[in-house]
Amino acid sequence: MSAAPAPAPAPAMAAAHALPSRVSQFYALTKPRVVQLIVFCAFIGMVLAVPGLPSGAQWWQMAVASAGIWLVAGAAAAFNCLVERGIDARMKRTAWRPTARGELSNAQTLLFSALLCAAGSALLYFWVNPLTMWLTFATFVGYAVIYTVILKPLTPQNIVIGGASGAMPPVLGWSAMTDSVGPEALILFLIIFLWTPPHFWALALYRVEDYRKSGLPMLPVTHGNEYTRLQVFLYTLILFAGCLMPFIYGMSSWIYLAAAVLLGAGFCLYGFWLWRGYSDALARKTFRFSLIHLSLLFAALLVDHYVL
Ligand code: HEM
Ligand SMILES: CC(C)=CCC/C(C)=C/CC/C(C)=C/COP(=O)(O)OP(=O)(O)O
Repeated sequence: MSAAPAPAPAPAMAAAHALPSRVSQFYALTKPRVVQLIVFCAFIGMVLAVPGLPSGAQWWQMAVASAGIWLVAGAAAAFNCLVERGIDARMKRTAWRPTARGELSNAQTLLFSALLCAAGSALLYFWVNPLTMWLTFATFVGYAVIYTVILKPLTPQNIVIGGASGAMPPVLGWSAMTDSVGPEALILFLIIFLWTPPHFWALALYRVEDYRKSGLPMLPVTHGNEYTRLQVFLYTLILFAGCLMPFIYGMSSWIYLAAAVLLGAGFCLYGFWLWRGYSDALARKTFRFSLIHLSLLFAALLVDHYVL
């Protein structure tokens, strides 16, 4: 006996089921995990900009600034998904994205990105300060246009130069609380700027076939596996030195220093092992360690600020 075909859902029920999946499709465009770490780094910039414990009003300002930066960063990520929908469709890692699968139209994605960007910018302009809004908007343009549209298809140094927009969050956080950009914020910028190449190239090494198919001139495709491994190792060494800057400048004390030395040594070791002998598994571990490194380093800045 053949089973009767399932009855078609009533239009209202179908719409109710479609809603959560639509929401999660839009949410996925914002690259949530990346943006979480971005907002965390911005938040640490805010914390360090305020001597001692923040007042009630300052906590409120931090919450609004974090929401504004989160929205604009999400908008930048969605815009990147729109521009790169063709490239994403060719790579295993990104082929699932709703833009690559054609589940969201260009107009829907553009509107979503514009709405997030406008909402975040308004929060920053009216409830934080115009300087933070303009710096965040410049970061949006830096990532969504300069990196995604111009640099990425142009040069294997794309992520080094484009990394400047990824490094902006602590500067945005600092300016949200002080209406200025201090040297301390620039030191934190430098740390993320130096962290980006080993973070990305570790991933690009084990995703090299994806990038070959994409047609993008990423370093392991243009200069090969061995050269990229050397670059990863050298950047972990420079990063180690860069991470000492908050201590040398006097903005953090020994708790941060201990964390920076331990995490930096760990990242240099991964860089060294990867340089001496390659495996996809080791490259993947190095990439994962890059995320632990940055998260714990910024957490150490927070602990150091409040404990000492
Ligand atoms: C130009 C700069 C950057 C490039 C090219 C880059 C590239 C990437 C890529 C391709 C992935 C995807 C890994 C995967 O799908 O398996 C990734 C993951 C990630 N990146 Fe970056 N990244 C950059 C900057 C940053 C910055 C500034 C942060 C945070 C401060 C960050 C945080 C993360 C996190 C948290 C993940 C893991 C996402 C997940 O597990 O879903 N990245 N990055
Ligand atoms: C306003 C503000 C703070 C903006 C931050 C900009 C931003 C989202 C920076 C993060 C960098 C990032 C997601 C790189 C992913 O590389 P990719 O785009 O090459 O990776 P993909 O291949 O996964 O698309």
